[in-house]
Parts: sequence; structure tokens; C-alpha cells
Amino acid sequence: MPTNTWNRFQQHLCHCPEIGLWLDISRMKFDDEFLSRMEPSMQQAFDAMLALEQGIIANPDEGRMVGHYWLRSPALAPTPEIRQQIESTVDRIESFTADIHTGRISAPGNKTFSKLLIIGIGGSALGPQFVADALGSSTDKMTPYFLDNTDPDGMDRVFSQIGDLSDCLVIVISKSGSTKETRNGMLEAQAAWQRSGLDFSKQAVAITGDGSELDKLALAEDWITRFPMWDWVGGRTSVTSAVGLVPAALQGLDIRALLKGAQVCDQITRSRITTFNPAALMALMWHHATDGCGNKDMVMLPYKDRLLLFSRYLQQLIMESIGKELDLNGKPVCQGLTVYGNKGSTDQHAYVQQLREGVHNFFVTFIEVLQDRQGSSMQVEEGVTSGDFLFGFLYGTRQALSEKGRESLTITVEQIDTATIGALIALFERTVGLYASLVNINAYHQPGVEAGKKAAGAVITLQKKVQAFLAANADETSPEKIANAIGATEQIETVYAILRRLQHR
Ligand SMILES: O=P(O)(O)OC[C@H]1O[C@](O)(CO)[C@@H](O)[C@@H]1O
Repeated sequence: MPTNTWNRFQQHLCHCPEIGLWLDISRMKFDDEFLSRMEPSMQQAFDAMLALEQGIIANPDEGRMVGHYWLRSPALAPTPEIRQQIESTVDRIESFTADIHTGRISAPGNKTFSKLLIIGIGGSALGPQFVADALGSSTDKMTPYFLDNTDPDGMDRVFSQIGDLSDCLVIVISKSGSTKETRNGMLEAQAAWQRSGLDFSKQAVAITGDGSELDKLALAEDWITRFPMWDWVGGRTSVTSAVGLVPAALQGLDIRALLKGAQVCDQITRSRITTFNPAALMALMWHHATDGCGNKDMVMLPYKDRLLLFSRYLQQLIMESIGKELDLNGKPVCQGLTVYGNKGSTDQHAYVQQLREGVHNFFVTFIEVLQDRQGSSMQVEEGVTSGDFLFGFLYGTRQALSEKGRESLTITVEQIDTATIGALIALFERTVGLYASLVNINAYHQPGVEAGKKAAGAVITLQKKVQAFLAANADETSPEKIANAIGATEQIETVYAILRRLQHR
């Protein structure tokens, strides 16, 4: 690292005034030849990205196009039909939202809907949750709640927080329309509505793939309306589709500003001049820090409470995209980039001790927000505010890590508003796509998740066999005897776990 970090900082600073964003890569310890050495691969990544945006089958394992960038630039879509679908869907989201907010579509008893229950998981929840938390305020038109797991107690907690269901609009989100956790959440919600003497279908909206199980159900039960999820939008890149736009619009957020922020960032990250392209620079820094094989983790440290859920959102966007066994040539690579972190300065009182002195298996991405709050701040010391301390802790921690040879990137944004959230989402979507090209993997499928879903199905099937056996042999308690009797000696441990659960029901 050159002795004068100020020169290095100035040399490599990437400032994007159009989105009020700076990217500082100077605390990453790449050598002076790194960028030029990587330039040919970066240009190939730009070629791949251009082809992707032009509509090639960029997800070869599923034979699909990859079109999340078209969601905020419909004119880029490869066919007029796709362009029209995107544009008409955003228009319909806005008119539906107006109908809900004005009461033209009202809740039972002619009430205006004031609460929003979003039922989904993975990309059908994490994006909406991040946006809702980052941009929520006391002036929201509707209060969002989420069922994002098949945990009965978790659902009970949400239902008790919602209270009166009669003015609550339900949005069930599932691209496949068959994800069990989401199906369970929907069934539990329907039961809760029934217990309240309410007609669920009169308060329900579906966002799902055309012709999915959920789509057919919503049609058959005459739900209020349905919005589409297209096969060329992946779950983890769906937040600028109806998945993120419907909840955001109903909450009262400016979805056109969200789309605009993402669109402007897309224009910037289409640049083929690597040093002007913050997504290209971040992808290269990920490659440098992890030797292009995930041998270091990325700690996400936004020094802003509103960005608390960003790392959870990025865990899916990055790890479900990059964490792959095979590369595009079918070669086993076991790729990945592990992401964790919550917020600063809070995390300094949790794990920064290890970051400073412990195992050196990470790099940090700091996020600095220049605007402290709406309005002015009191002084907590002579001439010093709380926000000054937040700033001081960020830069102090960055320096303390640098002194010990621990690397970091710093993203600085002017404020947290809808456009900036759109830009940050677009920045990381593009970085993931470019990085995937650098490491030659398909970022747009998720074969590993299917294995877990199948295994979960097998456990449920085994539980049904155990229950059927116990129905005829109520006194039997031996896991060995029960496993033998139902031909599951190989699953004896699971049989034991099933019996233990049944005893605690
Ligand atoms: O929207 P769906 O089809 O319910 O899927 C939910 C999530 O499950 C996955 O398919 C696997 O984790 C994600 O890619 C997706 O966001």
C-alpha cells in the first residue's frame, strides 16, 4: 500500500453525482497492476452483460432470459410485448394503489385498508422487507407486516401485532406459486380471517407466475386482483418488479423514484470504462479480496439504522447467486461470497473485536450516509452531534482495521431516500452479475435450494408414516422398533426427532 493513502484515495475514488454516490476502494490492497491485469476479463464481463440485457438466454441452466434491468428501462426489453407488460403493470400498480388509498376498493364495512400483510419468503419477502424498513415513516399510508417463515409462533406474533384484520390487505407473493412456507402462511392467514368472520378473498391479492397454483387459486376464489411475476425475473432480483413495487406503493412510497434511482444507476454501471463504473470496481474488489474463490467473507457495515436489513437482502442476492458448485463449463468450483453484518456503530460492540485482531478472513463494505436526519441535531458535546459520532466511529473503525492490514470498501451516499435505495439495489445487482462473469458461473439459478426442498418433503412423508404406525400402535415408544416397522431404519435419527416433536405438541 503506498505510504500516502490520500494519493491512493484520490486516484481510485469513483464519484457518481447523478446518484449522489461515491465508492472508495483505496483501502483494498490491490497492487498497481491489478486493474490493468483484470481489464480483459472485465471487458468480457461487459460483453456478457450487454448480451444479457439484449435478451440472450443468460440463465442457461433454466433456459431463461435475465431481465431485471428491463423493469426500470422497459425500452431495453427484447420484444414490444415484454416492454408493454412491464409498463402496463407499473401503471396498474399505481391505479390499484390509488383505489386502495382512496377507498374505491374498500375493506369490509366500507373501511379504508390501513394495514398490509405480505406473505412470502426469500426474494418474495427480503426485498419488500428491506425497502419497507429503509423508507418507512410515520406518514406511511399503510403499515406493512410480514409472514416470511413457516413458524407457527412467528405467525401468531404477527397476527397479534396486526390485531383487527378487517382493515388489513393481504399480498401473497410467490413466483413459483408453490413454495410450502408461503402456502402455509396463506392457509394460516385464511384460518385467521375465518376465525374473525371475514372473507379472505375480499382482502387478498396475489403476485405470482402466470398459471401457477397460487394464480389459479386467486382466480378461482375471486381475490381482489393478481399481479404477474415473469420467468425472466429471478426471485432475488425481483424487488423492482411487482414483488417490491406493490408493497412499496401501498405503503405510500414513490415507486417511480425507486425505479428512476435504479435506472440511473444502471446507466452508470453500463459504462465500459472500468474506473468510472462502481459495479465493475466492486466486482474487481470482490475478486481481489477473495482470490475469485470466496476465500474471504464480506462484512456489510452500513452506519445507518435504515440500512439494517440490507445485509439480509444481500445475503440472498449475493450468496444465492454466487454460491454455486459448478461453473458454466460444468467444472466443480464450489464458488461463493459469504455476507454478514448488521449496522454500525452497533456492531462495533459485537464482533469488530475479532475483525480488528482475530482471524483475518474478511473484508468490509462500509456504507456512509452524509445526511444525519431530517432537520437539525442537538449537541451531545460542545459543537458535536450524535451523527458526528456515527461518522467518527465509521472512519475510526476503518482506520483501525487498515492499521492491522484489514481491507475495506466505503460506499458513501448523500441520504437515504427512495431513489438512493433504488440505486443501491441496482448497484449490487450489477456487481453480482459482473462478478459472476469474472468467475464464470451462472448467477441466475439456484439448484442447491431444490435439494433442501426435496429433503424437507421426505421428512414430512416419514412423519406421516410414523403417525400412521402410532395410530395403530399407540403404546410403542421405541424409535428403533418404529423405524424398523415402517422400513425407515436408515432414518432412525429423524424418526427419533419426529417422536420427540410429537411428544411436545
Ligand atoms: O417466490 P417463490 O417461488 O415462492 O420462491 C421464494 C424463494 O425461493 C427460492 O426459489 C429459493 O430460495 C428463491 O430464489 C426465491 O426468492
